Amino acid sequence: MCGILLRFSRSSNVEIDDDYTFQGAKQLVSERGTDYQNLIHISSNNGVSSLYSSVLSIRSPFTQQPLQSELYTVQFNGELYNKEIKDKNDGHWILELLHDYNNIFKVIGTLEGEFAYTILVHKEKKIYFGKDQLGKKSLAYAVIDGTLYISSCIPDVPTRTCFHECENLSMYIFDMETSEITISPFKDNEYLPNEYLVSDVRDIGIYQPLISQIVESLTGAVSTRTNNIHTLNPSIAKYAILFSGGIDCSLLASLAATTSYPGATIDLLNVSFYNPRTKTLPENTPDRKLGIQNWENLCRMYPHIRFQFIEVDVTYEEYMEHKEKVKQLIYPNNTEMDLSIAIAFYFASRGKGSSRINADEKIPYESTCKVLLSGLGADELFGGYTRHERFFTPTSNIRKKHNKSTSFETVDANLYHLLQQELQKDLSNLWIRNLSRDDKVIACWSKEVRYPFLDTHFINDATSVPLNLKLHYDPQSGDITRKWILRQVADQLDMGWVSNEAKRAIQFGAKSAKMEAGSGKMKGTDKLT
Ligand SMILES: Nc1ncnc2c1ncn2[C@@H]1O[C@H](COP(=O)(O)OP(=O)(O)OP(=O)(O)O)[C@@H](O)[C@H]1O
Ligand SMILES: NC(=O)CC[C@H](N)C(=O)O
Repeated sequence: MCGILLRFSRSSNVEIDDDYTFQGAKQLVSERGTDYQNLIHISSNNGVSSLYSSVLSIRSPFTQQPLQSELYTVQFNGELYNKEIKDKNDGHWILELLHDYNNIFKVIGTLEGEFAYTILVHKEKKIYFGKDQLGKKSLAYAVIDGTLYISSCIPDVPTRTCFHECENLSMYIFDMETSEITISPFKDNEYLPNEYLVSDVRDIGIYQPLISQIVESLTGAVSTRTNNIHTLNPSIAKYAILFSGGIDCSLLASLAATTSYPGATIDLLNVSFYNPRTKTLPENTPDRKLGIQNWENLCRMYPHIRFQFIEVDVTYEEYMEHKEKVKQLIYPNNTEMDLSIAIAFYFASRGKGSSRINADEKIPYESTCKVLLSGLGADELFGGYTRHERFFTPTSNIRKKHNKSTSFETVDANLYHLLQQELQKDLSNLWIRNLSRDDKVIACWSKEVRYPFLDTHFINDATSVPLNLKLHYDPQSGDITRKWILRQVADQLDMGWVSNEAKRAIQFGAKSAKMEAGSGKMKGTDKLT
């Protein structure tokens, strides 16, 4: 993951040494890209822009940042999947597009992938910044006493309350002459993509072609995210999968295996906490047990792939030692639930633990993969949460309110409409609820998380899947199945071993929630102190 930090001050001197906001952010931003770091200053009549970039080089050729030409200076964090890029570096390709199109909106609208950026347009004296359509990366900004800061991380300093996380579907434009920021919504510009819309359709007679389409499109999303990673040592895994053993990440592991060359190594990172309150040992958490079980299934199914199951055990002492740092990183997210989820991703992505050899043996191991795949997004796209199911549960208040019938034979269209609205909200809120938070706790180890379920083409397919194939009910038995279509996908891929698995959310599966004595009654929504 690369890191972005930009400061624009109206003063003609470079005054960053005593600027604790800049220095605090610089420290955090440096951790995101340990391959290369660079600070440059660009003076104009209006003041000085100081741009600090840290690079985690994943794509060849290695490309230094900030990227500069006579007309533009660019900072880029992320990965682009546009086919036209071919063997070029994606950051460099942006610079080329800027020169070809001479239109920032058109350039940003062309980019496909997960990214955040700043673009300084020298002649215009403007700084454009923002994120991809879904907001997969973190990027925040603040104007403090007339000085602009744009940063991948919010520093833990008194001025942190001045920072705002950049929203997705918006481009931000800072005018150096007036110090004003204009927020330009994507919907107002012909070149920029619109919000993804969850279709309201239901019913489809024959769904087999749809399953094949989902397999094809998810396979494409996995392979584009794994095939351009350059590593110097081929015997080391190129990428790892954040692996709970649940259906979403097992599907990714399976598709990764089918698209890898024989002998390839793939690390599966499984995190588990020692929870002193419940006295659960890491080896006994639900995610550890499910993880081992389905690692064994994957090894059986793909003997030509070396799946390494990495057990990341977190002691209570380690949890306490790192907790404050995680709280600082995730700001402005500030609930107990944010912490319990983020700290699980934080340790999982560090990848330090032991590699299991067989049922009784393991050896110390630290995964050095720069790229991590996550199954996040499947629940939001296909209705995987209990609250989605609740619309349909006969005893639930929401169902009673909207549909007097308790029989599934007469399920009211209203309930599906409510589901559609909920899924739409889930997709729209991903950037602030999950993505920007998780990006910060994973990137701090100089690692990059990628989300195949959030691939542009895949989302387009997934949002048009009929609602009754996402959350499925059987009128005879009254059974409700969440992520139904994904379970059919698993069956089609001969993964019957995972298609009926009901997985807990990471904080409960890995036991990172309610770690401390007396926290038993705490709610996820409680604010962190
Ligand atoms: N214990 C864990 N260790 C490592 N990674 C995990 C763990 N739990 C979840 N993840 C990762 O985070 C993603 C989203 O987590 P979430 O809690 O939403 O799980 P999920 O939706 O049930 O997914 P899955 O079915 O893949 O477990 C997972 O797909 C997986 O990549
Ligand atoms: N990690 C990053 O954000 C790096 C940007 C670019 N994809 C590269 O590999 O050079």
